[in-house]
Amino acid sequence: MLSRTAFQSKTISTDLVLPSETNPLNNLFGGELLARMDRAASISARRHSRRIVVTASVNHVAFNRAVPLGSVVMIEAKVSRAFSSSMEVYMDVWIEDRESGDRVKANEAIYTFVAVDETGRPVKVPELVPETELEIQRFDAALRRKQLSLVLAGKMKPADATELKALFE
Ligand SMILES: CC(=O)SCCNC(=O)CCNC(=O)[C@H](O)C(C)(C)COP(=O)(O)OP(=O)(O)OC[C@H]1O[C@@H](n2cnc3c(N)ncnc32)[C@H](O)[C@@H]1OP(=O)(O)O
Repeated sequence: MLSRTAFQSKTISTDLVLPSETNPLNNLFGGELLARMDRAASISARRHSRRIVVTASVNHVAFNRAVPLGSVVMIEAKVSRAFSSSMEVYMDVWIEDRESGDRVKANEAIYTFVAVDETGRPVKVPELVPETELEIQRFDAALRRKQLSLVLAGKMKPADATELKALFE
């Protein structure tokens, strides 16, 4: 089956933080960022698979830095690994300084999407070929994260999570 690089799925969403999207501290509301990341990541998964995609899991989100009102927020999403029908999408979130134009890393997130047909049944996706050192690191760790996500969702027995067990051996 066809393969695609991570770069081919690269999706950058750039948007402002408006007053209606903030919490009482005038920082971006967490749920708003989750929704923006879901949109960027779903486009990335769609670019990789060229299929309908659905969010299967939000695997990890780290709200390391508050995003103030008026900020320009950039979300960079790329597929980090493709399995049979599922794709892990890794996102880096940056805030852009108005005066200097410098970017500061605010958050990271990892979502899983599944490619489906018109009836919602999972379908196969192309392989993902990582190219850069960071893409290779993320690719290598993705199977471990998939197993952890499946164990937490009650879809895999801990005893079958070979990659997780290997961490402790
Ligand atoms: C863009 C949007 O926001 S869409 C709206 C939100 N999302 C939805 O409505 C999705 C609702 N859920 C579903 O439709 C189904 O549960 C699906 C399509 C995600 C999975 O369907 P299932 O019947 O469980 O299929 P199945 O067990 O074959 O799993 C399909 C793939 O999903 C993976 N998967 C399922 N659940 C998870 C999970 N919690 N974490 C990671 N991977 C998962 C499986 O490992 C499998 O991957 P693989 O084919 O690459 O090995």
